[in-house]
Amino acid sequence: MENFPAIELLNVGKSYGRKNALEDVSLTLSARQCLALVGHNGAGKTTLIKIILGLLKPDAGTLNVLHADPGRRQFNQLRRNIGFLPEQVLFQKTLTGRETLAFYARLKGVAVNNLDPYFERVDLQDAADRRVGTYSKGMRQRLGIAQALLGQPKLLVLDEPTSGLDPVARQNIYRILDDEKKNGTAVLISSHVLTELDDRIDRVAILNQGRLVAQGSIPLLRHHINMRSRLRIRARQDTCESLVAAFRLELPVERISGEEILLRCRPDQKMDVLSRVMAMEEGILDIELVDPSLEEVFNAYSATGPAFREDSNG
Ligand SMILES: Nc1ncnc2c1ncn2[C@@H]1O[C@H](COP(=O)(O)OP(=O)(O)OP(=O)(O)O)[C@@H](O)[C@H]1O
Repeated sequence: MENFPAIELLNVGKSYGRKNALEDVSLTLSARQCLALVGHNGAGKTTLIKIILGLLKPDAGTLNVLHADPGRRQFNQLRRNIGFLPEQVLFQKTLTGRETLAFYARLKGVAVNNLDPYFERVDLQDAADRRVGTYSKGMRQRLGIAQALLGQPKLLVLDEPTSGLDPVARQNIYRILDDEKKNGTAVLISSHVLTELDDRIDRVAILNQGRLVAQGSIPLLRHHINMRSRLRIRARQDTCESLVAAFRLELPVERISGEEILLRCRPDQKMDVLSRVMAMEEGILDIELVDPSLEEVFNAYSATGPAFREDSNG
């Protein structure tokens, strides 16, 4: 299956009165990819999601979502290929989980007589015939995800998908998203929980006050602004002294204790530093390499705002 672009936005803008909610936003998301849309409160994430879903018209720019313009009437037909989980999942409390899912299945033209696999995927099989009013917050969230998965969508748009979920349920959701990706689905996640996204997304788009300040894979964004990785080394005292002497003119070096030092190296120095440290193998007891997290990348781009797109800046 080809990796066609599921979302292509070019120079999209939107204001509410005099408030510029989005300015000049250009964004792409391909099939089989997971993109995280991140930004502070009020950055414009919900506005962008509403525009992608065709619920809000932009004032400027061109849009292509599943090969169509979400603003056109023909897009209504395509909506059944999109699974959407809103930030606030509101269900009718008096209906059972099964009746709820059947309601959404009918809207999407999905057969209602075989909904069990959806309940199983989100671990709600034992609660499918209970009223939603008796569900916990996490169970309602999982029902919301089952609803978004109906009919094998080509595009999944999930606003805070793991909100209210325990660690096991969170892991299950990311497993489901991986399976969906393998089946060709493009996944867009909007989230504030950056710590859990690190190893789970392919690309990130950082919105800051309505502007997209960065877009690309986390390693690429780190590399672009030369963010330093931390190399924590436990070694014999004499080796620690040799390491400090060898690197102190080149890198920030911190002696944490008699047997521990911390080096901070740029992406282009990493391999060279590692091999020089490894050459002292006899005195080295342990090495831990920690790359800057998504949270650190987000903070760096949000603070300085060096606009970066992987296709325009190399
Ligand atoms: N209907 C509206 N009328 C006026 N201003 C609005 C409207 N909706 C959003 N805004 C403003 O547009 C900006 C972007 O809002 P948006 O809801 O898209 O941000 P967000 O990134 O989703 O925020 P959050 O993380 O808090 O959900 C904010 O300044 C918000 O106050």
